[in-house]
Amino acid sequence: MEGEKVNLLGPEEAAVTTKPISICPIDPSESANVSRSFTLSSTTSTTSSSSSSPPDFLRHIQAAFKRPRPRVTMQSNGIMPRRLVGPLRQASRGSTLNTDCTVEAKKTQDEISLSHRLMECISQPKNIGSDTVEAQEDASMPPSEYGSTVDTHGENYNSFNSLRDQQRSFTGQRSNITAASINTECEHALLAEGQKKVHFAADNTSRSQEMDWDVGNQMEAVTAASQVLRDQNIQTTVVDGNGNSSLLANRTLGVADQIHQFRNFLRNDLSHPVTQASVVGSTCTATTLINSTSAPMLSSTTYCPQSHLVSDSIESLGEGKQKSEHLMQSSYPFPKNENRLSADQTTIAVPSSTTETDSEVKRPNMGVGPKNSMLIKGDMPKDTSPCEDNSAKECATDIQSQAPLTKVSSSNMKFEPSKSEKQEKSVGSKATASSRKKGYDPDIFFKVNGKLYQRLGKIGSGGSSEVHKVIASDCSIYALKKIKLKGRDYATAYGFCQEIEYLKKLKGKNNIIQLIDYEVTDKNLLDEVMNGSMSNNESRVKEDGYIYMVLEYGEIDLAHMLSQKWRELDGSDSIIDENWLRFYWQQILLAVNTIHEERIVHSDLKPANFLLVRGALKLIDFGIAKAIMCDTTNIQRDSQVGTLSYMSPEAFMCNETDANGNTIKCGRPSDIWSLGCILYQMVYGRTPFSEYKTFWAKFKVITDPNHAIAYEPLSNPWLLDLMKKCLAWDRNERWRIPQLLQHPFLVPPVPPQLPAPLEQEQTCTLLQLIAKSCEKDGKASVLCMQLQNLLVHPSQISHEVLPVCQYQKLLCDVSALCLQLQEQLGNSERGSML
Ligand SMILES: Nc1ncnc2c1ncn2[C@@H]1O[C@H](COP(=O)(O)OP(=O)(O)OP(=O)(O)O)[C@@H](O)[C@H]1O
Repeated sequence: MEGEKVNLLGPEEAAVTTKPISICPIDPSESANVSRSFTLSSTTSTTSSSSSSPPDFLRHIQAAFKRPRPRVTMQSNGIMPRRLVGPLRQASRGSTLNTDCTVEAKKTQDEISLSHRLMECISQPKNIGSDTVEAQEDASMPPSEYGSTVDTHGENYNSFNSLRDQQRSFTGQRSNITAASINTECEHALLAEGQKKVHFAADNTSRSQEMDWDVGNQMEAVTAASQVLRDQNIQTTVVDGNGNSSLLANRTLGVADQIHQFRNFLRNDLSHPVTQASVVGSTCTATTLINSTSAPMLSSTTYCPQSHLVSDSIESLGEGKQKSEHLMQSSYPFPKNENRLSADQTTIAVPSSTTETDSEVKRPNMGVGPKNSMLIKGDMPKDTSPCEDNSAKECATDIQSQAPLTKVSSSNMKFEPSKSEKQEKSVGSKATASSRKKGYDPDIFFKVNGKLYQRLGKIGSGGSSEVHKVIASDCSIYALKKIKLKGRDYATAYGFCQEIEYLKKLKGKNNIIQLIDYEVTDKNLLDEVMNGSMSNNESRVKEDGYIYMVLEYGEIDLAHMLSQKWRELDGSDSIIDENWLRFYWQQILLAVNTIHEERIVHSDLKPANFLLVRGALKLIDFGIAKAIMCDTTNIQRDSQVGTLSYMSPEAFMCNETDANGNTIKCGRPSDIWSLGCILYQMVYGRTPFSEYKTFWAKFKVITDPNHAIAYEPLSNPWLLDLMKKCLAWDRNERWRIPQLLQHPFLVPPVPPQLPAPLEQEQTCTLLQLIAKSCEKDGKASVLCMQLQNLLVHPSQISHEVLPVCQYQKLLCDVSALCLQLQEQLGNSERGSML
């Protein structure tokens, strides 16, 4: 119930909101009644998981670019990678593949060098030609302090699952192949494609001599590599003609498609290097074969630059999903304290004002670091904290795996495709058809305004959207928010477009998530939003339209940062670090100030809506934001919206009348209340009304002006005061952001500086002048003399001559004298002016 997002409707709307609950009216023009709907079930945030099944061959192309990595234990076990290829002719005999594969043949130096170069160009575009990369791959690299680790074993398992099925038809032929006989990743990829290693190796050998890889040549090289693989596939059809030809023919067709897509992806938008993530991800796929078929005891340390890319691309492989999810469930690093977590993750819709609703708990957003780690771990360490900062891109990985992940015994091997394989193939062929039609595989790529973005994994689902992590052709990582329009009423769709409008308005504001690109496939709808007209608001969108928003990618949200922070403190007496608090509180204030200055009220401020992007917090989710009209300070709402635990009293009572008969409205102070709740949560680890579990309990207590919020004592009284300034029940008493930015908690008062004391010499001169000016007064002269002594030789002052109290008296007399003189000077000056 903590973080439930509600959207309360009037009874008439509520009555029709049984399954899809029509809620959250939005009135962009302040005149039309617009309502947004979403289903209750859709409010449940799904945990991120990879759902795509990218074409196998794409992975293999990518795998082909992996460069070999040092494998310490493997070497010690004598399973040292050896570069083995069979001659082209041997390979083409098909049935003698076993022999081919186990016969050690020398791969030419050119081929090896090509593999290396391909890998370097792809996985280390910025380091091409640099030896430092090799140095980084040293097995002795320490694990990253961020704990973002890459376990190729874990990912291998996932990848292997996907590859195993493909190989079933061929495993009989290659049962003698051992890890020792497989080395270069190109070969692994080929094995995965079904005994194509030898062809490729031979082919590659000749090609590699022609293809001299250089930095500016990546695109061509990738294309050439695709060609190599394509050629090799065609040959495979011939090779495996006895018994497997049709399957392979099919596969070859699919492969041709996938090559086409891959090339398109590269050509379409690029003249850029191929995606780093893809390649590194596939690297791991290739490695799987070593681990799983030969089942060595593997213990190696892999240095992995840009680990988040790596892990996400692995995720994008999509397969082995079940295993990944299992890992996520078993080792998800967020705290057990649901109270804390749920405050931001729970979303509910309250369909009517008469019943209490159950809350649906959103699973934590796993699109950020933690998921990455988990997906690729074979043996999860306890600390799986994500790389929160881009500076942590380079993470070292300590891989420990003590058991073979999967063994494919020859008894399990089948030559005939199973029923499920047939089904997969039929689904696959549909996908292929769709891919052909579109020119790209929609399961892998999103196309926004003609640009392709490769999906790396699902970050999460909002009330109305799904958000994916994607990589663009220039290797930039983005979040892609996809909103399905079909079946929604136009008013709701209009509301979605409004978020785009706000984000466009906030372009260039560095504390707001930036909209990189967007596309509304229903052009009419977009036109209407742009023109501010809405003719269609009663009807529903029939066409298969989508809204795509390409956004800056946020590594982690504040809700998860808080969870982690509190997890660290669990069981210890320490309290949350005040400087940490100041740092992020100030960023929160600045972000909200930005929108308030733009006359936008967010209305759904909560920790989950602040994302960390390159170390700075940015505000997201303007789904229910509203613009303040020029002639007012409030926004117009037809219903209560927000997330329960952060909703202000006036948000609960929106549009009701207060004691004076005025309609209760929401404005910027409503956001300030939400900020107060966030600050409270940052300080105490729970929201102010967390003990009130049901909607009505919350409603009652929050709307009660006499309810006193409980504040546990704090060592810093300013912090307490700050919370109170935000959580004042009367919205007019709440401080505004400019004031909050100057609050003593953020800007501690500095003790007033005394004027710098006069130099000793100056003081003496002054005293002499005073003595001179009152030479007729002997007492005053003596006094000045004594003071001068006191100043110059304090140690020589004899307390016997004058007791301390006398000196003090003297000083008082002197100051009185000074005042007199000051006055006289003033008078004489005025006189002279007259
Ligand atoms: N730019 C981004 N980078 C990383 N993750 C993001 C980004 N935008 C959104 N997300 C994640 O996706 C989830 C859903 O996004 P968002 O809140 O924008 O969708 P929504 O449909 O408006 O959700 P809701 O209505 O439940 O708030 C968020 O919880 C957030 O974790």
